[in-house]
Amino acid sequence: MIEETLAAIVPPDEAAIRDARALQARLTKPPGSLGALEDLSVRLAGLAGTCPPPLPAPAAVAIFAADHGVHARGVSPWPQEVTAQMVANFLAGGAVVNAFAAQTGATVTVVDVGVAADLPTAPGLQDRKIARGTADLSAGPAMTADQARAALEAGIEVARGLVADGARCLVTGDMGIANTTASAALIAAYTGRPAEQVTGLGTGIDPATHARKIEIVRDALGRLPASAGPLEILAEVGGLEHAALAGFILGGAAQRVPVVLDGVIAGAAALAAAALAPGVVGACVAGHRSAEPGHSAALAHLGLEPLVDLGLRLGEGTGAVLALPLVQSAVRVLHEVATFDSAGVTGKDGES
Ligand SMILES: O=C(O)c1ccc[n+]([C@@H]2O[C@H](COP(=O)([O-])O)[C@@H](O)[C@H]2O)c1
Ligand SMILES: Cc1cc2nc[nH]c2cc1C
Repeated sequence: MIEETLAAIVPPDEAAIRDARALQARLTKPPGSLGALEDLSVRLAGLAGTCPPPLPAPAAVAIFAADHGVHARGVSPWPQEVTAQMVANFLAGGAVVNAFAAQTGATVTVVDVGVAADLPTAPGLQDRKIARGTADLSAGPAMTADQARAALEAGIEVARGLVADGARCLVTGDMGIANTTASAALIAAYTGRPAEQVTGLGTGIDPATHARKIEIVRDALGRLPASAGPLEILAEVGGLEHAALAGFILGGAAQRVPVVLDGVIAGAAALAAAALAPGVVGACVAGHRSAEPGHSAALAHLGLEPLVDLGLRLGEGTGAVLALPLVQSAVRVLHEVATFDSAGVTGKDGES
């Protein structure tokens, strides 16, 4: 399933890109006046292979939840059980992501790929548990290669299922206490940046804990052979939700459906996805820039400019959901705005 998905990721359609650029130039606004939204509309036409591209609605948020063995090293101030407790909160509709999703009309699905605790079955929860959390990445491989592959496949299946159910835009979400440590390690490994540049404060840690977190990330990177391939990196220092998110992003791209990325966890997962299939970036929209330093490093490596920059560092998909109306508006322009010709508006050079 992974190979088939990677093979289905095609380069952007040049004819659709040309058509979208030409259409943007004929719409009743000064050319270029919609800034980054114009570029986004053109990119999404290239992804879909048609101009205008389909409206990216309805949108579906998938929150991949998992726990982390490295939590035992004291890298997060929060107890591990908060992962499972927040899953219950998402399912009850009480988290920030639920409020933001309600504002934009997006659905929320929670996927357990590696929560340590047993979770009761509930509507809106997909049980795809691969392990009860990862092993401690500071002591050895976080996952086996089989676990990483299984998580990738779970993410691909979630993307396929949501699109089969009608979603025309996928939105990444994550929940996993301690997952900013694994994110930092992945970002350092895929971008080549040093641990101290990409390791941040996560949910909020003191300077001594931050120093220890950097050391943990540095040591984990030191364990990685220079020859490590994309999947090996993911298994060694990643989380089950990172692997599933990478599959989810690849699954969206393979179906030519845009994937709006949230913060540092999604950024790390997108690096893994891009290492497996560079063309995946064509389907990725950076929803926002997280306050985590590693996120900016990931976005720079991917060549993506975030739509929203509000200093958020929550996760759950919140920053991506906030950006959703911008993505939808960018495409709606191509569907609904009149041309100078059709509206009888005089163009810049005096022609209508
Ligand atoms: O999305 C982000 O950029 C982001 C930045 C900091 C923290 N988080 C969230 O906080 C949790 C991980 O933080 P930590 O400090 O436990 O590693 C996890 O549930 C993430 O969703 C998310
Ligand atoms: C309360 C809480 C909510 C979260 N949502 C995403 N990560 C989180 C981490 C904590 C601690």
